[in-house]
Amino acid sequence: MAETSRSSTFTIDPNFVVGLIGMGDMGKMYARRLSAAGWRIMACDREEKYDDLVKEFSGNSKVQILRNGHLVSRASCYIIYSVEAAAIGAVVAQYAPSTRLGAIVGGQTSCKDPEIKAFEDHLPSDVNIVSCHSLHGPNVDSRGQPLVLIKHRASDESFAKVENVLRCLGSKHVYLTAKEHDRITADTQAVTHAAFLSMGKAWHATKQFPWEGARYVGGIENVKINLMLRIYAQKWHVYAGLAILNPEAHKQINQFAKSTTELYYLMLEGRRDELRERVYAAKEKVFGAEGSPKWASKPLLRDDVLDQFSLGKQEKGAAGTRLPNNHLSLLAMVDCWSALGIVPYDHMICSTPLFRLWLGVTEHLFRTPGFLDECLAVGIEDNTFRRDDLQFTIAACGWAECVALRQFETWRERFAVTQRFFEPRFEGAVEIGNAMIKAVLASSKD
Ligand SMILES: NC(=O)C1=CN([C@@H]2O[C@H](COP(=O)(O)OP(=O)(O)OC[C@H]3O[C@@H](n4cnc5c(N)ncnc54)[C@H](OP(=O)(O)O)[C@@H]3O)[C@@H](O)[C@H]2O)C=CC1
Ligand SMILES: O=C(O)C(=O)Cc1ccc(O)cc1
Repeated sequence: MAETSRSSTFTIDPNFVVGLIGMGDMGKMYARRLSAAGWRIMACDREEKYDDLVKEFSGNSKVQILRNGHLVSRASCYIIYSVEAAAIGAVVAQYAPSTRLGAIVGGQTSCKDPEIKAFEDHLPSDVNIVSCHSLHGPNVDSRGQPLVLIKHRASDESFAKVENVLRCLGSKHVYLTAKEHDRITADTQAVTHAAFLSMGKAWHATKQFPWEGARYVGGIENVKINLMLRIYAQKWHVYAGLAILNPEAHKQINQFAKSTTELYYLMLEGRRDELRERVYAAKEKVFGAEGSPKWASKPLLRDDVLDQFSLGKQEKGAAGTRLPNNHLSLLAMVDCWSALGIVPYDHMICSTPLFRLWLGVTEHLFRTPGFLDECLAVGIEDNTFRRDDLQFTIAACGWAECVALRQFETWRERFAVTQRFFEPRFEGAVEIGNAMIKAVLASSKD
């Protein structure tokens, strides 16, 4: 099990300059938070963004914008690359020779395999390598969230300097190797995103805004809808990068598609007993046997908290309650974890808010008395969700194939076309999604 630390004390060294290469969402977030704590920052993005960035940070005396990564690398004691994962090789190759003698270099990309390879290939041997990964988006409060630290090639002194700089984020430090990081985030991030990306595709294919009808009502549906919109409102490269470039993620995403397809066949063909046997076996493997569960005594999520975050007008189903759903996506997730021997609770140490919500709703389905049986019955007897489930299955297989073939361009197109479909609804939806995450994080601290 990885070690963690939550110390929040740090000392500002006025001569220690932190460099940021890539001033997109995450780079800016780091620039703001680190400079607010008192660190001197030198930062750049592509040269054409220089004037805009200078304007944007003109009121912040701690942040100096430079024209390119050579200038940042020459002047900084600790340089963080915060660029697209697919670009890390080329960007590091470009600026690495300008790295200050004895400096520390790290990256913020979501997948460490290509990042570490780029550092090893291009950085001078006197340079220390300490990478990091904030396991949350740029608009989430960093306090209490996991921050992975990877001491890849560094003295204890250099590693301590990095910890001292990043402590101002107030995150929980998690110490991993690059390989451990990629394995865990393949489970917590890549496959979780595959599920939400597939939901979006299915709703797009069936031309529905799910919050407008009476079919997707209630806490679990709110999580599906809000998180799906949250993902499609982001930049495509973040999700493509962590799925395609993470060598550990391909197996998981492929298994998720396989689990979805096989469960869908069982439902379609009315094979009630096989479906029940398979899902209950997966339940036991993932959540433990009756009487010795792996979940905590207190559920991860409270359904009533989630009920408040509906994008629609909370129309009820015909019976005045939520419409029973077979929740194929959640059953497939547990089947996938089971097939791969994954116990999701083991990964909480490296979890994003999105993963905790996803695991929370999954746990809710499997631990609420009668709920799982209701899903299985709906899966066999009820055609209401058949079309949506067909499209969900097709989508899950489509994403898996795209990832397996490392098709960045196809991935981008698949994402962009569905992003355009939902775009008119992003305004407002993202705020509701943020509020939901905040409320859930707050309620889980109680
Ligand atoms: N967004 C998120 O929730 C999280 C993202 N991450 C990771 O952090 C990294 C950055 O993500 P994010 O900030 O969201 O992405 P952004 O696209 O917002 O930022 C990346 C920035 O790097 C710039 N860039 C590309 N090449 C260069 C270069 N040669 N010199 C200087 N700047 C360059 C990009 O410019 P251009 O757009 O013109 O290419 C862009 O402005 C990614 O690897 C991502 O996986 C990690 C945690 C969370
Ligand atoms: O919570 C999630 O999974 C997100 O979607 C935000 C995110 C995206 C990329 C990362 O590397 C870390 C966090």
